[in-house]
Amino acid sequence: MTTPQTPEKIPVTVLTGYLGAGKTTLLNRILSEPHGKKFAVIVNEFGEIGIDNDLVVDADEEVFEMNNGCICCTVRGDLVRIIDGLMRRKGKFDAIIVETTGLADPAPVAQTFFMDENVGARTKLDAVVTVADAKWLKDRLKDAPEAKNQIAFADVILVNKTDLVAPEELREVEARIRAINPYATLHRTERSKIAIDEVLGRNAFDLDRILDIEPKFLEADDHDHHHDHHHHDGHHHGHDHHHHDHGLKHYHDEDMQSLSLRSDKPLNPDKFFPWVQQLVATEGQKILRSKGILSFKDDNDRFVFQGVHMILDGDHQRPWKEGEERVSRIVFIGRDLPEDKIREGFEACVA
Ligand SMILES: Nc1nc2c(ncn2[C@@H]2O[C@H](COP(=O)(O)OP(=O)(O)OP(=O)(O)O)[C@@H](O)[C@H]2O)c(=O)[nH]1
Repeated sequence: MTTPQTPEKIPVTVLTGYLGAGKTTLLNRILSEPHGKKFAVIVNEFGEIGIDNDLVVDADEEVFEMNNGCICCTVRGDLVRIIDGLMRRKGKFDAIIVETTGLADPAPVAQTFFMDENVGARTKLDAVVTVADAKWLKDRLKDAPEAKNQIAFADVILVNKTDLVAPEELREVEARIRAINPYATLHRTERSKIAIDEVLGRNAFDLDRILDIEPKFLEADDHDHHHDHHHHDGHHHGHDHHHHDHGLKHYHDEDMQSLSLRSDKPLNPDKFFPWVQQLVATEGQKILRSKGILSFKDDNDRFVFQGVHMILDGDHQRPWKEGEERVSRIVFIGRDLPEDKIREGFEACVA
């Protein structure tokens, strides 16, 4: 007779970091390595149209999207359900990676692995890995409380985009990080390049330390937030959280909004690039993040376009698949977005 064994808990890595810091770049790096493991990947994004999951490399991994809200509040239930479903599968996973939106507060996400009985019994939080943008973090620490929380909660921090800052600036940003979180392991990276075992299988999440920062971490959150979504043209992340004396404090940027646009007609690259360059050059302070999957006229490949403030990046990704709808989708995330101007400009890029 065999004695029933306690099944080994599956490690979960929570990947966080502010908008555009390099989370997807890191995720793609992990998935592209010959790791010989079976990962389940859960991606949550801010904005109405699913773009992030399309940016994750076509690996063998299964990718679960949670696009119907922010992972730290509305879809926490979804996270529980997805993990529950995963655990019921026959072919088990070696690890789970959760990529949160850049606007998520990692605390409630991490909390899920302790608060939910089912999830907690079968998974363990391995580490919170935060990707920090060496160029923009300083500014975000001033105006985005989420950015600070992401640093505070981290077990491992990648100080990414070292190519964009001078050594002096890099030391300064590291000092800022250290002041918020002296415990995390820091790595300097370019394009999130790091050895996989520096981020996965760390066994680093330290509950005691988290309880120091957030004594109420393990207390039930009654989740009685009043979600006051203002639906203008774009989607505002305007949650009117009414906090109670107990439970986690929950930060949200009330002014953050996203504007999603799409076009069924192919775009003219000679119109699109000058337009978007001009747009971020003039509105780059408001537009924190932009990304899109574009279909250009007479072009058989999907074009992936990305921006963080005024820094743009883009490349052909892969050929459009047989039968795949060739639509262009683009999303802008920011504050005070000049919606009409963006919308009209985009429409004028049609070939
Ligand atoms: N110059 C430079 N660009 C980088 C580096 N790492 C990532 N990027 C670029 O920064 C942009 C954002 O990278 P992502 O990996 O998509 O960032 P993210 O954190 O997943 O973004 P969100 O999911 O929108 O929050 C992309 O255009 C990347 O190519 C880096 O080290 N240096």
